[in-house]
Amino acid sequence: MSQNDNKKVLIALDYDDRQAALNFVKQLSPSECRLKVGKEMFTYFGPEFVKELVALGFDVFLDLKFHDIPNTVAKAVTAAAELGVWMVNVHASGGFEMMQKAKEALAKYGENAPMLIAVTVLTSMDQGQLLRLGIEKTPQDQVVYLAKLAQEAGLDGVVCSAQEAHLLKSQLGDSFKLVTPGIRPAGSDAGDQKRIMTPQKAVAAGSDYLVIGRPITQASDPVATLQEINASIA
Ligand SMILES: O=C(O)c1cc(=O)[nH]c(=O)n1[C@@H]1O[C@H](COP(=O)(O)O)[C@@H](O)[C@H]1O
Repeated sequence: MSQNDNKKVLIALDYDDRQAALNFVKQLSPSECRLKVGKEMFTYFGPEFVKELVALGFDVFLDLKFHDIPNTVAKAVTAAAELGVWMVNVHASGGFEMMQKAKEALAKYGENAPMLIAVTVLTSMDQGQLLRLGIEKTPQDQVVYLAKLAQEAGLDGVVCSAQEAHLLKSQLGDSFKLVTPGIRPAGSDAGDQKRIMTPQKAVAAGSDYLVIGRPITQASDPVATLQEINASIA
């Protein structure tokens, strides 16, 4: 499985049309990006779609953000490993034992195990939304808190916003991977994202992987947009 860290862009394939997604993917090379399949495409098109992308040679991040009892999540990440995905995620708020059991379940796959990362605070959340959940910490403090829990549970990294990347790298070390959605090239629409950053600033802050969806997939020329972003962070 490729670990080429020069491929920082993970394209969020959030399409409701399988053929439209595949038409786009067929213009891409596995040497220039990785692909993320999330809840929308997985719910429409299932594991067969994921296997198809893996068979085309792409590293696939299966973004289903598992959050359930430890036994169920351990079995779900095992099912992800069976699909041959490169990365899979859980919600850190599912708890320490859930994360630990998920990591243990992947041990049998050795070096072929997918990277296991934990979502901290969604990039669509801000202080006001955390307060409405009864969480009085700042988003940054809550991200650091959950990231430390994920690291202690043995996970490979976290999903966070690039705004927290510098702090997390300084507190958790360089090898703990930071996957950052909420990436918005200058001038692009934030949409529902709250904690955003440009690709260049995200990489400078310490992001290992940039999850980018709409700024690429809804661009008038998605392939050219990917290439521009790759050039800007090279
Ligand atoms: O786990 C994720 O990938 C994720 C976590 C998070 O905190 N925020 C977030 O936006 N995502 C995903 O990243 C993608 C971002 O897409 P765009 O906002 O279109 O760039 C979507 O597929 C989200 O589901």
